[in-house]
Amino acid sequence: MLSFEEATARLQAAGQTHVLRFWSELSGEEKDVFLDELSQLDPEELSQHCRAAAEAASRASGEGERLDTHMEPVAAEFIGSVCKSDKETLKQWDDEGILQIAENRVAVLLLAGGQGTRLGVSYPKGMYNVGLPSGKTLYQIQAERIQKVQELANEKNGSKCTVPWYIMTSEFTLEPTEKFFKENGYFGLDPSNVIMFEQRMIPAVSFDGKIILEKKNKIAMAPDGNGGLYRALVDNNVLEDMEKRGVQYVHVYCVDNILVKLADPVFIGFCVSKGADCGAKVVEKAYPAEPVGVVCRVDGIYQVVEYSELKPEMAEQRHPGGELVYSSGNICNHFFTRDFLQEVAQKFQGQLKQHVAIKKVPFVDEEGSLVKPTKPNGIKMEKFVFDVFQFSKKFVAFEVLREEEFSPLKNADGAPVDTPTTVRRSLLAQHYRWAVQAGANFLDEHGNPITPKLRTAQDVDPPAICEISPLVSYFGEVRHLPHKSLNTPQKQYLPSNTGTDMNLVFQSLTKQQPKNRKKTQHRF
Ligand SMILES: CC(=O)N[C@H]1[C@@H](OP(=O)(O)O)O[C@H](CO)[C@@H](O)[C@@H]1O
Repeated sequence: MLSFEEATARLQAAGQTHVLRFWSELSGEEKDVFLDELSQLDPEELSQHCRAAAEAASRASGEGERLDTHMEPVAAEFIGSVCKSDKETLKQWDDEGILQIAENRVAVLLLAGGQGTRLGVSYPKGMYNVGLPSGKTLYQIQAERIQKVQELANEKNGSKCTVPWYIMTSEFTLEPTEKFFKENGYFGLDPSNVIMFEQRMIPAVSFDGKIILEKKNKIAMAPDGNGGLYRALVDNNVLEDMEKRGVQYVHVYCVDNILVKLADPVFIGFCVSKGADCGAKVVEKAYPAEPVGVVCRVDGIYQVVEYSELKPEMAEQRHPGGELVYSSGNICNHFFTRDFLQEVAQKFQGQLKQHVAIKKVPFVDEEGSLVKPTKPNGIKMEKFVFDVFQFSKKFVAFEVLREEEFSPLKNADGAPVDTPTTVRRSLLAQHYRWAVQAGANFLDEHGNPITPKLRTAQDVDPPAICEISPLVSYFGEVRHLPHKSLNTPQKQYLPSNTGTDMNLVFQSLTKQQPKNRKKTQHRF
């Protein structure tokens, strides 16, 4: 740890000695905590960071103008698509993906360092229980999907495989996440295959380039954005771990999408068969102002333009037929080869663009009292995970169906979209569809059939509440077993047709339901 004199010298070099203004008021213990924090800041990097933040904030508004003339949509023919591909092609991709998984070449990597500010919780988003009948959290759902996809690959290829789960956390999320996983027995996964690591934190800076103090002995720090991944991979020797395990393909995703298909065999298979080193899943944007980035080309190079950086006039542009020009919405599901990650980590990581977020950052005033500002007072610099697309030699985009694969948890209930209620409904509607498509009949509390309705509006529950455990079905696939209690023959729904016990689901669903339930409800 640094001495006070060393810390002062470093801060002087970076022009930041103001952070020591309460030093004489601190207790011995508080001083140690502060020196420990200061020890982790490199003076050279610190002064660069503060200068860059202040400069970037004053430039921020110019970016939109540049995009006006340099941005173009990705032509539809260059986007792979689930709905535009025939069954045979989808099956080939699925088979390819399952094979790669079976051969232990696929890992998933979760970006879970965010603070969940919009959702308004103080704990990691993955621990959120969205109110499903099972009470499962996002982390549990994801863990169970990993188990299931491993099982599908095992059954199809007759070997025992592992999909390692790398979880990038931050100072805010590491401890609670670790504790939660331990308390829950890693949700049935082998702890040695769940690898948590931490991304860096960087100081928040005022508009005049000064570090903000959050306490008399604490700098206001924030994670360096989900693009902090590339530095964290190096800091924590993650790529070496992947190499040791023989991982070649990595599916990177954000924690908040309840419908995320972990290690999606179809997406993996698509990317592998196209020889891609980098890929992104997209959905058609729902409306111009939807807060999703758009996959497009800028100066001929593939990239995502983030919603916060896209001017409304651009977002609102439409083709003569009415479709949005910039319609490829990024759902934060990326495919990378390990070689590509290695190259980015070694050569390009330092070149990643710094994005500026102007935020309300709580600070201590001259008297040392905490102030919660009512208007933005600080700059947080973030890197974005998708900013590496420009370094790719073969980039592919893959369009999937929103209702099957994208429903993110961003806001607290009460907001119109992306809330616990909307994501719960998306999942339950999906499971209801899976069951109906596989031949299930639902009965109401009087034993009368409920008329099947495969499309429901976002603001209503599906006709029957039915939650299917990921341990039963990964993506609606069913096992071909004859079962007497079914009125219609079972159908194969998607290419992955290896075993599940979905017929057990139907059996319970068609039983008489308790009288006091308004709708058929069953948990698995
Ligand atoms: C930097 C980054 O990855 N931004 C992503 C990410 O946005 P957040 O607002 O950070 O959650 O998830 C969105 C999808 O939910 C995606 O559209 C967007 O581009």
